[in-house]
Amino acid sequence: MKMKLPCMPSVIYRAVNLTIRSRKCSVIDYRNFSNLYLNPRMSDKKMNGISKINGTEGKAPFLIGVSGGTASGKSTVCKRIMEKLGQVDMDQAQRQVICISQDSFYRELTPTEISKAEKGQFNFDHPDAFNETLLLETLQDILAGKIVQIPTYDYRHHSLNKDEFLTIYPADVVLFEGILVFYFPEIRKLFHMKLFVDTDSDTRLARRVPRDINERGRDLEQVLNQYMNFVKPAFEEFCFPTKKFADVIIPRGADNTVAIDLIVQHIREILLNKGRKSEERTLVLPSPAFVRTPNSSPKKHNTADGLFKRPH
Ligand SMILES: Nc1ncnc2c1ncn2[C@@H]1O[C@H](COP(=O)(O)OP(=O)(O)O)[C@@H](O)[C@H]1O
Ligand SMILES: Nc1ccn([C@@H]2O[C@H](COP(=O)(O)O)[C@@H](O)[C@H]2O)c(=O)n1
Repeated sequence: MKMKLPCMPSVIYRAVNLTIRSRKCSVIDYRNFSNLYLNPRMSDKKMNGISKINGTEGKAPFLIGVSGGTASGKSTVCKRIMEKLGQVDMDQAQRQVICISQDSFYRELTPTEISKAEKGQFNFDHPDAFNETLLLETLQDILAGKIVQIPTYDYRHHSLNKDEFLTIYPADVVLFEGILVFYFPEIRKLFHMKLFVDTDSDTRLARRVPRDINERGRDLEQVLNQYMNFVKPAFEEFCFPTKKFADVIIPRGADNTVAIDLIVQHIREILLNKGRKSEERTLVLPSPAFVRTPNSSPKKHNTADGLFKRPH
């Protein structure tokens, strides 16, 4: 059974879907030609199923990279996707879709670097700030279907939380978000789909200032100095140039509900295909408001989150 995209005319969905697979068109828009750009350089890997990592064959999750400048809305976009897929209010181990942050892979700083960081004088936006080896190995393990433990990060102390790890269980779809997730070539080539959240820099700065003061323990002067000296130049040198690797560019981040709905629908298809291959799996169907009866009128289902058990 082929699922249709229920929230928009199927002809448009088919156009988008075909474009994703056949790499024909460089720009596609659903409503006003500014909601979603599809890059013709869509990743080569198969949509789902078997992939080869380090010579080992196994059932790999569909790995989606989500990049964009600081405070562009990467985490919020991932959160919306998870919410729309009904993956939030459930046990970590049960999730079909999970989200991981690149910030978990900041490297440990030396005492000298920490004192610089405390004055807003350390460059956290440079690729060298990350533990590239751990990042690569972790993603390879995730793609190999292994359970992995990832570090958690403390922005207030610029350090990894000692003895505090997040256990990542195998999932069907993995969202991996961060400012430089497309920077490292070895890591970049692991993604099956690459999204770039494109929010203008004024908006990003306006969001970063209160976030860093309220949630990351910074003062205004420190935030602005760090932004001017490191964040902005590093964005231009390392992050922005990776936009060209994106398959899908999302202008305006989480405000772009059309783009998010398209991506959610694409993930639903992936989950459905994966579910077909695994008899006992829980399937994610369109959320209740989107399910249509044959005469095309919306029909509500009483299940939470649109999650159904596969009928036997
Ligand atoms: N569409 C939006 N409208 C208003 N505020 C937003 C929006 N998207 C994100 N934010 C806020 O901006 C800040 C940065 O968003 P976040 O998703 O964490 O960005 P990123 O993960 O790219 O750093 C957060 O405080 C978040 O609540
Ligand atoms: N100790 C740290 C570590 C990172 N940062 C900043 O975080 C930004 C990345 O996170 P986003 O959620 O904004 O993508 C990055 O721009 C670093 O400057 C920090 O300030 N302190």
